[in-house]
Amino acid sequence: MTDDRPAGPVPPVDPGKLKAFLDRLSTEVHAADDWGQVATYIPELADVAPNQFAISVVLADGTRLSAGARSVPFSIQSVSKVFMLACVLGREGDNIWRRVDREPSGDRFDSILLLEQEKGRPRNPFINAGALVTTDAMLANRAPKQALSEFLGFLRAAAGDEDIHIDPSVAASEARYGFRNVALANYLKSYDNLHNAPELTLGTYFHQCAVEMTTDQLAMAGRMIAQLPGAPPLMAPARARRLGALMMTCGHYDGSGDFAFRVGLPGKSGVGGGILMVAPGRASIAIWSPGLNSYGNSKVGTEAAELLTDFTGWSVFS
Ligand SMILES: NC(=O)CC[C@H](N)C(=O)O
Repeated sequence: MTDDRPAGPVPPVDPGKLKAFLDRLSTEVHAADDWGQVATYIPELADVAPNQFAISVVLADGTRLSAGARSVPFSIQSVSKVFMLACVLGREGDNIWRRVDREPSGDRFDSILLLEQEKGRPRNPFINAGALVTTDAMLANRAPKQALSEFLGFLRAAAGDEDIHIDPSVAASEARYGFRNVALANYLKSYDNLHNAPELTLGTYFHQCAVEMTTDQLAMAGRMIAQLPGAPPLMAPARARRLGALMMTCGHYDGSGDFAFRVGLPGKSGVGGGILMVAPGRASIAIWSPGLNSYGNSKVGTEAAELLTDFTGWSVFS
């Protein structure tokens, strides 16, 4: 921890200095001797080289800054859960909270432990059990294709970019080996907290996780959660604040406390190595580095996030 800024108001960041910092960061992380381990339980992700890095930042005035592999699409995996929840809140509002809670789980993202204890109502929408419930709500007895096309439309509108797609080979790879998610879906169904056939909800979920985006696109899509002035009006400010609160408390699973401690910003990770972070009113940030730490969150990405908030003073606790 190198943060020794004095207390008091944080001055706005100079875009030129921030760009120089991002370039330096991108060069320095490449000297890392431990990039973490890529996820292997989805075979298609096991082939990704761990020593890659990208960071993109969109500022409140619309300035866009990036460094590293900013145009390489990666599998957003669980980062999709934030946007799926946003879609479902738009469709059915607070009704979704009857089916899923809003508390940190303290367990791994794919854990089944609490589900029995809490009678099929998952702790939060960002662990896999909770995300299966939000995906199920989005599906709402429609064909998976229809729900997925609404979801993709939402993401593209949020990013202001039509070039966002699902990688079918990643979805198929997870469908073949996603035995824990199959278990979670069936368990939810046994508590009547899955309203569609488990295989349909699972298929939709695997495809939503297989969306590919670049950090440039993801940072643009995060503008609405960061409540930046130029963001498309897809979500009411009160909802964006609450999404941010959930990202802060639950966005990194059992590593959420550590992420809040080190970085101090709401963030959502995925096993593809992506992290979306928001500095409310200031910036939307996307980072990608595919090697993971022991929590299943990007290792170098988390380190970079920590250095970024040290540099900018963007921690919400500043
Ligand atoms: N943490 C993650 O990104 C998990 C997403 C992955 N598709 C899974 O369900 O296991």
